[in-house]
Amino acid sequence: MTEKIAVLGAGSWGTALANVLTENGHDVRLWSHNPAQVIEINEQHTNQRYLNEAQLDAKLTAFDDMAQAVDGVDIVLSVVPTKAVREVAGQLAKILIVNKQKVIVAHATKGIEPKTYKRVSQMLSEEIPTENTVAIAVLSGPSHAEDVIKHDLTLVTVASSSMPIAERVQKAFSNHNFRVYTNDDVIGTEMGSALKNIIAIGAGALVSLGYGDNAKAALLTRGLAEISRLGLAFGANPLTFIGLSGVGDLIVTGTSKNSRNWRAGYQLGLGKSLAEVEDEMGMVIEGVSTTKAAKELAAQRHVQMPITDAIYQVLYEGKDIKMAICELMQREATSEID
Ligand SMILES: NC(=O)C1=CN([C@@H]2O[C@H](COP(=O)(O)OP(=O)(O)OC[C@H]3O[C@@H](n4cnc5c(N)ncnc54)[C@H](OP(=O)(O)O)[C@@H]3O)[C@@H](O)[C@H]2O)C=CC1
Ligand SMILES: O=C(CO)COP(=O)(O)O
Repeated sequence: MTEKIAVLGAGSWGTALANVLTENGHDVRLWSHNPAQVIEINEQHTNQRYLNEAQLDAKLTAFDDMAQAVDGVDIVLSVVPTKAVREVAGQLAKILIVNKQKVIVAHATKGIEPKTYKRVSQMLSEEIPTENTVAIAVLSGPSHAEDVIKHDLTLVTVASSSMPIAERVQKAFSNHNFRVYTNDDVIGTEMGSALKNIIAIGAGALVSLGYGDNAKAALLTRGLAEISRLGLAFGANPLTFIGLSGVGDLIVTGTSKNSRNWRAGYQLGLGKSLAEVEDEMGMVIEGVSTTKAAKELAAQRHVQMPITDAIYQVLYEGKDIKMAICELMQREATSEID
């Protein structure tokens, strides 16, 4: 079945996902708030700022007018950074209300909103009226845009409380390089994919500081333990954390130079300031604001997250990373399973 789909946000991930959907034969409209980028995508079939020289499917059409992009579509996929979710969803809601249009609202954003501590699906359901929403779905998993655009093998999951909708989105994305699973655990899927970014910052720093493979494995494993603890406190299915949006995404983000969060940690380990790192990246480093949200959420729910606390101190209180590692190693001895 050919779907009509609008993708909101033409950064690296929005463009790569829009390209997968276009290659799958769907009618895809990619919305960007940058008119120059729209011209580049439509005329050169590239998005150089975000995906270098990668050649996009010539059928992928970009729009700078969201109303045109959304007109008549059945699925809207939002792929903007967490900090832009409400603004973009608010714009979408106005259009859907005027059009009396009801759509499947999917998203692929990985973060938690600072201050409200809301997950992305919660923000979307607050901004878009239920009368205009068929259901909400989240696409997540180990999937760097840089690999997907090269058609490297990628496995992801689509979570929704509505299984028929998860299956419809699964079908829209699936092809022989891009395999999609379903899951009904939206909370666990969103929490795993947001919280792994914090651990990835730590993993990048470990490498530039010269620590070895044992340290990396330890960080990812104990990182997963605290991600799962916080997720369980919010009612997530524990099995989600050993799936693609849990350990899968933690592995790719915590070990890959393609990861913006890993690269940020690597630069911090070299002694750069957070401001310098953010400035030089030019792309979103979701783990920075999610660290703040997660630390406060953990305190609220009395969940122990020592690695997140340590990364918070490095990012926001200027603590020396080696000192933070030293303190983590000297915590009171404890049981592995708690
Ligand atoms: N990159 C990846 O491989 C993956 C990313 N993700 C997640 O996807 C989300 C997006 O990441 P990614 O694509 O990497 O981010 P990028 O930084 O590459 O791109 C973000 C895009 O969002 C646009 N944008 C930012 N603010 C607004 C706004 N207020 N209104 C409209 N558009 C806006 C930017 O436009 P402009 O630059 O013109 O301002 C840019 O096109 C993140 O949550 C990330 O964690 C998930 C899986 C893989
Ligand atoms: O979530 C991602 C890959 O699955 C992308 O992570 P980064 O934002 O760190 O690049």
